[in-house]
Amino acid sequence: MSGTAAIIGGGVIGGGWAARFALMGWEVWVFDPDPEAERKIAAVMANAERALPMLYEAPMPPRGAIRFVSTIAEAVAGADWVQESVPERLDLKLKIYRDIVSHASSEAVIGSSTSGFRPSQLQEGLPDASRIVVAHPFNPVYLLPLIELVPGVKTAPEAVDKAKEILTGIGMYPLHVRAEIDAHIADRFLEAVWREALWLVKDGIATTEEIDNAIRYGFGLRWAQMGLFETYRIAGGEAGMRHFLEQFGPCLTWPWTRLTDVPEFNDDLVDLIAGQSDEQSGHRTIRELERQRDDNLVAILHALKGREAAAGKLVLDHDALLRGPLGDGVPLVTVRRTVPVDWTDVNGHMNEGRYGQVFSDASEELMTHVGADRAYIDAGNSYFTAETNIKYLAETLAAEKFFVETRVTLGAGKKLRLWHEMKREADGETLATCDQFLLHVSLETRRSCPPLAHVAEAVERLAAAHGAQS
Ligand SMILES: NC(=O)C1=CN([C@@H]2O[C@H](COP(=O)(O)OP(=O)(O)OC[C@H]3O[C@@H](n4cnc5c(N)ncnc54)[C@H](O)[C@@H]3O)[C@@H](O)[C@H]2O)C=CC1
Ligand SMILES: C[N+](C)(C)CC(=O)CC(=O)[O-]
Repeated sequence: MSGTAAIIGGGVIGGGWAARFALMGWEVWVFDPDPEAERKIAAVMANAERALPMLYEAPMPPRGAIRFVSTIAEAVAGADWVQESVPERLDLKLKIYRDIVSHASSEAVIGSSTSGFRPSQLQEGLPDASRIVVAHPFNPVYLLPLIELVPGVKTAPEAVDKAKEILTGIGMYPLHVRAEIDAHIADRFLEAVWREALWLVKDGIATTEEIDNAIRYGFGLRWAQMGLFETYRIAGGEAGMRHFLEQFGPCLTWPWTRLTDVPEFNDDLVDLIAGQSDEQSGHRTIRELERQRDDNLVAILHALKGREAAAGKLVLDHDALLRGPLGDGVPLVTVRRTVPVDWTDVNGHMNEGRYGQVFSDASEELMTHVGADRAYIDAGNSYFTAETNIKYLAETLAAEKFFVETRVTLGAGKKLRLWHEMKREADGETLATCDQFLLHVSLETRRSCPPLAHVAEAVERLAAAHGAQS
């Protein structure tokens, strides 16, 4: 499903929204009075265009255009989704909503990126507030799937349903926050951790870098895959959460944290934190840091995807949505994807081991196409690869788009031979070829045997069609 999105405020977050919508095939209209907005969004888009397609094995939809207009009325006209991401000031947001509501379609979902305001605060005094929800994203919006979806008292239930459908359609995970509170759910945590970190720096206990290390070498890794409660359940040993609570519950009354205490926010604190942060990371531009962050997030999400865990499962499901059935062309296009960053090696190009994976993915697609699909395998039949001969013809780099054309060069009885050509999307140059010989096997005896009739017929049909045209 695609449509038209209006982005009101195209800064860090609005830019991320614009990139996600456009890369998922939506037409995007942006309103931002900042004369630099177009340049800044182009920079965010360049990073997003590199990172997001690396998550998926299926091809992304054709990219939608991002256009800039000079009024809110022009931006929201005909939009299916309006996303407000202006600075976190209630007076400004309220003024913007009056303008949005009077020009947007009564069918459009109107989402706010606000980190802290409640949706009912944004709905104050509007003639029709029934389409307004908080849709609070996480930076970078084009990679992180979580959206805190918070309806206000005046939000129509249909608007929430439509919001969920659209957000899921662009690869996000809408977490329906059932009760509206300041700062929703996730920002409550972030504020608590942030406050504690500010104290630790202010009190001279730790530097900004030491605090970052305390997170990234330890509990930050745990949180990405199991969150808080499952992690602590395990920490209770075999007795689980009950023992964990009994052991650590008393600590809640000890003076371990200063969580509810707020450090005085003044120039000294800003100088201290910003100075240490400059020392830690000031030698790198924000765009460089963004690319490093994005590459790491892609690698983490890929690892979780391989394990069908946490946010990786979501990427896997979205992949299935993006992937359509194979056409009947000759040759068959069995793979169309982008080289993920974690596939490259010390030479800065795709590692030779990954070519094996590409051609294995191609043959799995072909197997599904001829009816040797998951159900066929679960019933005890499959193909095993007996031999491959891969030729590496040109370098393949991270973020490059490529596709694989597959021909059946032999399909007789238990023998199946495939010829794969991996080609660069940009110019059609052949990057690698693979001659692959497979044998049909019984998964019970682990020995070769003829395929079931429908698979044998499909393979023979393809062999005849491909042979006739090769
Ligand atoms: N930066 C972050 O980490 C996150 C921010 N948010 C929320 O997103 C919203 C935007 O924050 P950022 O993108 O960080 O701020 P930002 O300062 O990067 O961007 C705000 C943009 O709004 C534009 N703007 C100002 N007045 C405007 C108007 N009248 N009409 C249209 N555009 C206008 C500015 O020119 C600027 O480009 C806030 O509500 C914030 O709480 C949500 C999640 C994370
Ligand atoms: C600092 N912040 C409150 C603006 C953070 C967020 O809203 C979410 C995020 O991306 O961390």
